[in-house]
Amino acid sequence: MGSESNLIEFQAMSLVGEEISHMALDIGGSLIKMVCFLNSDSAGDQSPQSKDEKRDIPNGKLSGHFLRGNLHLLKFETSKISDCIEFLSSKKLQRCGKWCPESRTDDKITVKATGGGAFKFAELFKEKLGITLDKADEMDCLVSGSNFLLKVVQREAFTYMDGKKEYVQIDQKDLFPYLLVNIGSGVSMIKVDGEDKFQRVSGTSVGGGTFLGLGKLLTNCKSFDELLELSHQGNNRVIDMLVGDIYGGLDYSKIGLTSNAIASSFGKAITEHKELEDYKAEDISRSLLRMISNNIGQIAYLNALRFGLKRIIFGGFFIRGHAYTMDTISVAVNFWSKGEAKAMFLRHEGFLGALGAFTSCERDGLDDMMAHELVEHLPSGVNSPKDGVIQDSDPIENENIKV
Ligand SMILES: Nc1ncnc2c1ncn2[C@@H]1O[C@H](COP(=O)(O)OP(=O)(O)O)[C@@H](O)[C@H]1O
Ligand SMILES: CC(C)(COP(=O)(O)O)[C@@H](O)C(=O)NCCC(=O)O
Repeated sequence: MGSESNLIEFQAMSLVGEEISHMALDIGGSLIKMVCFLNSDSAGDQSPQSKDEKRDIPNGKLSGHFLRGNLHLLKFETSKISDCIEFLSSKKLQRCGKWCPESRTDDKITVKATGGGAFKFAELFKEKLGITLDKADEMDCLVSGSNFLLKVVQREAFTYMDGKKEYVQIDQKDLFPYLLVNIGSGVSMIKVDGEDKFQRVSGTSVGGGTFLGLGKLLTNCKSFDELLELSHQGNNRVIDMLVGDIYGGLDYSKIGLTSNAIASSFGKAITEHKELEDYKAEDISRSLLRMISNNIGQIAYLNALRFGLKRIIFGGFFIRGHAYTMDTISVAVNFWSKGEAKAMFLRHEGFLGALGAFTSCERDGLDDMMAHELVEHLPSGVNSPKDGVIQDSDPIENENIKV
């Protein structure tokens, strides 16, 4: 099964010069995600194994070409697609985006790509790099990427609540059905019933792009990371109207709302005594993050209820392993489902589509590179506590979140 390893989101340029032997792209509304296999032979690896070396793999099936190297997960901002083009032009991409010992530089290069950008930027990749984007459906790739990770990476899915992160070992026989909620620029909610059996059952346009877009408009933030960092120090009670603000400090216990539950997100800003500049950016960012996370958690729960699903798995780069975001979503799901449904998160949250596209390249012999062989090269998530979950200093536990 999959080994534990470390996701290191590489600074793309640090890989300049090495040879990409295989890659796939997910070009979304906000971010370009790239999964690329760098053939270590090109990095001067003198080990005796020949490139053609075949390698027995446990099920006795011979793999195609044995790829020796590292699997890299990279991301670029879609608005800065030139960085991605520049990175690729600095690489020697083998024919068909795959490792071909006999390929020549003028060979036609085809790269599997998913996401809306595979359509929008097809001409640009052709013109600038001579690369033909072989389009793969976005939902297909999200689901196959999620199933791939849940199947082969031992510590992929985890729960996160009240500051506690717990990995979940999912029995393969018990994996389906689940609700996959991908929080990207927008949000897709997909009922997954099997390897190739799924239905997009809902979505919402109030997603990661909403947080970033409104956040930029309402604060001076220039980036997602800045906005997220700010939310850390913020206090949403300055802006959110709590039940107690309406009920004179009392609970509304008849309907199960305590006085510090949120009654109305941004409700305090209705006062005419204050302007935007009278509010701190960190408080705005925190209220925004909570409002959007709550909202998504609640819609996800309602769709899980609709189909009797107990497992809700959240992906997409909006989450970024951020404690406050995950806790808010988990509390929302837990509260509305009365503990029946469980929110789970993924370490490789933002790369579902790109990994789905990468592993779909049958023509590159990848179907011979069985999942567990591929996963030996797969870095693990940045979201393990030591690596990158932003520990939330906010006293979440002493504030009931209205969900
Ligand atoms: N470095 C970043 N730059 C921009 N947005 C980011 C970044 N990191 C996380 N995000 C958040 O993730 C969202 C994009 O998530 P992603 O899963 O890549 O969706 P998409 O496929 O629409 O790009 C953004 O809208 C934003 O909320
Ligand atoms: C259109 C999209 C699938 C594109 O995916 P993304 O680039 O946002 O990851 C997604 O933005 C979405 O599902 N938006 C919500 C549309 C709706 O209201 O269902």
